[in-house]
Amino acid sequence: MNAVRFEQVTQRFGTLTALSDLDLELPAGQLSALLGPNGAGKTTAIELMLGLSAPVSGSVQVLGGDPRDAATRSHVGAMLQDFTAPLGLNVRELLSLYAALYPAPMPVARALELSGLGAQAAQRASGLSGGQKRRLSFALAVVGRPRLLLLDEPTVAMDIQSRAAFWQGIADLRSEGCTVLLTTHLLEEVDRAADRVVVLSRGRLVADGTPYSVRQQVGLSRVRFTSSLSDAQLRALPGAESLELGSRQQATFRTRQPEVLVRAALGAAPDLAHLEVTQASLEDAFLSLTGDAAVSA
Ligand SMILES: Nc1ncnc2c1ncn2[C@@H]1O[C@H](COP(=O)(O)OP(=O)(O)OP(=O)(O)O)[C@@H](O)[C@H]1O
Repeated sequence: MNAVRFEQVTQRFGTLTALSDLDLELPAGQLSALLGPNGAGKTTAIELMLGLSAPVSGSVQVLGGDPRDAATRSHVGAMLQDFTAPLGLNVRELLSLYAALYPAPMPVARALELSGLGAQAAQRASGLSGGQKRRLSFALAVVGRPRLLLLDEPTVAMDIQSRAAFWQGIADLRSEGCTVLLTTHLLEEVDRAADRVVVLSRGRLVADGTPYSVRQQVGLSRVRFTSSLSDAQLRALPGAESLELGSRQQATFRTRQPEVLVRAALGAAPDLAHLEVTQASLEDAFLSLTGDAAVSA
């Protein structure tokens, strides 16, 4: 079963087309990452899934129903970018209040544990630090025991410990069958944790698959070596799509023709050393897909 289904969805704000004929299916039980540069349409897609807006054309289904129906919404949890903790209530009180809105919530203690906020349970929500507020927003998103969890840039402002606690919480929820969709600009986390990557650019789908298959689809390799070649000589090597110059004469290329580049580099630089050829990272693939790759120093 699909947890989310978009068919030919278009969304506009005035003359701006934020999503254009988007077809998207997110199978239940998976952790999917919705990626794209600023303004690609990620938040717009999440708002449609939450029933906060309706598309100009096309249809959006969530958990087999209309996202605007209360019955559907009671099974969806969300952590959005703008969260303001209400004044007055402490963390436990706020979670209890939210839990009461759902038909089958989890115990508040469990939400505190999943979000790593146990030590702050009696603290006023409005007095939490930025990272703790993100954790609280996560706890509020999960306390209703959602079948679908939508997280818009959940790890922004989280420190390393908070992030580790967050990913552990996600793993626990997934083992209980929760479907998760998140947006993030931290692609290393996605590469590690996501079953599925959906890349949007200017409101259109440009890639969809496992992190590995998206990297394969782009077909970029990363070639790195040290040598005494000058900047100009490095830039003149054939097949390079981008070049980064590091310290100690280290050059890192992205290329679709690693053999061509390496052969030319070996011919030009007898002192070439520390040669590494690897599949490019998800971030490299993302930059290539969204048109931001450039030969840069
Ligand atoms: N309520 C709105 N009114 C007018 N334009 C909007 C509105 N919401 C979004 N947009 C525009 O729609 C486009 C898509 O925005 P959206 O917030 O979905 O992007 P995003 O991928 O989430 O970006 P970011 O990574 O910056 O959060 C942008 O050009 C944005 O300016």
